[in-house]
Amino acid sequence: MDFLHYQNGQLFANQVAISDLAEQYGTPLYVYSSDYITKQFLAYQQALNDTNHLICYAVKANSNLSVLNQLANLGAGFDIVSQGELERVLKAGADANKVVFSGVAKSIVEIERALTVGIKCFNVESEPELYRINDIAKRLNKVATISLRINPDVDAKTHPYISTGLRENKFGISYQLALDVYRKAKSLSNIKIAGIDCHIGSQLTELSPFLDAADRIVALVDELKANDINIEHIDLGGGLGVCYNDEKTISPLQLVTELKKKFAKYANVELLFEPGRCIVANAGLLITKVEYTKHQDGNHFAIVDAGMNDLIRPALYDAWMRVLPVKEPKSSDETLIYNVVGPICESSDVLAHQRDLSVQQDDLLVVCSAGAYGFSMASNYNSHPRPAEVMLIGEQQHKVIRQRESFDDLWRGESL
Ligand SMILES: Cc1ncc(COP(=O)(O)O)c(C=O)c1O
Ligand SMILES: N[C@@H](CCCC[NH3+])C(=O)O
Repeated sequence: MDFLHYQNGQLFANQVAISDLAEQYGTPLYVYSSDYITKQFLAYQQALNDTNHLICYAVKANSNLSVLNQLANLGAGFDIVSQGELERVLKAGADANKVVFSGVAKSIVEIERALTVGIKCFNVESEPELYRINDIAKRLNKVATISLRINPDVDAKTHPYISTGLRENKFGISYQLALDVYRKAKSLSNIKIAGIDCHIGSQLTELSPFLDAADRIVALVDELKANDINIEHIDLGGGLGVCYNDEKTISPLQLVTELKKKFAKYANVELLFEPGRCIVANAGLLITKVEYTKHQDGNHFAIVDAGMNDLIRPALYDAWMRVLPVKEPKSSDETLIYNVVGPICESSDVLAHQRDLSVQQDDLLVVCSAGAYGFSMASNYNSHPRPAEVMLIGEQQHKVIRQRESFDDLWRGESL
């Protein structure tokens, strides 16, 4: 995270002291860098400059309205998976005709709304979904533009919980059935076939699964052509991994350059990408305060005020996320091996295992790379209000882009 650095013994994000943000807004607190988000988005966009393309940011990674608005202003399209995400992107100023709709369980109401606002494309994940979309489109006197999300049965070599392109995963239409389902789609009165789609998983750090999936898609596009089904766009999903620890990652430029080669023979076809994590993960951090330290039976705990309710990735996937002290460590500091744990009444509520730290009560810590699947997966478990979110703008400025929830927010809609 190149915008984080120590200066005069304190951690700064750009020229803003982390301790000042914590004091002003309280902890836990999410902080994002708008410059970083722009830089990552432009890295994709510039790599695709010479190609007919649309980058549909995956809203699930970070769905704050300000983040969506910033990306919409940069020309992004959006990949959504629910009506809630659709309403968010519209509220943030997105063009509906730059929105693609993924997800295995699209409801009637969601499909109606997406057709009414005129989204670019439904990424259809099953045959029954295709018929449902056709029926609703007929009733609304509309034509639904679709692509089929193909499950290419490729091992993404990532955590099993975030692998989506294997035949045993619930996502997409089996590669073997694809041609048949395309033929059926072609026969439907209110369906227009526009594209083909695949997304094989998240946090991919190797190029080969992307290339294997691309080869399978190319073979299918050729087969479709032979069957008089012409594809106008190819959506290659998201999934590009980021560096949390010391992973060797692929840059957007590398990925796009290699994939462009695979599809170069389809001169007029538009290429779509659905990146989420790589746009926002390393733009964000979570500030948390040590409430207590606890030393017993040979275990050392730094008990902090952020938990799995605020950031679930370590508990859910055993994900490793860097933890930095806000006070700059000195070589003379005595350290202990700590588990950094949250306030939640679950033993899995651990933000970081076995970290060499020197911490005291009331110290501040920062969890790095928390911009993706951080706040967007946060919950009110144990009735903790969700934290505020702050956006850093340039070197010195920042603004609150979401207030910390109040206790009234906690019981909104409930009655006695
Ligand atoms: C259909 C779809 N597109 C895009 C993404 C974004 O993935 P990532 O955040 O890994 O780029 C996901 C999440 O894995 C997804 O399920
Ligand atoms: N939420 C996951 C990624 C899931 C991607 C959604 N398909 C993570 O934090 O790594």
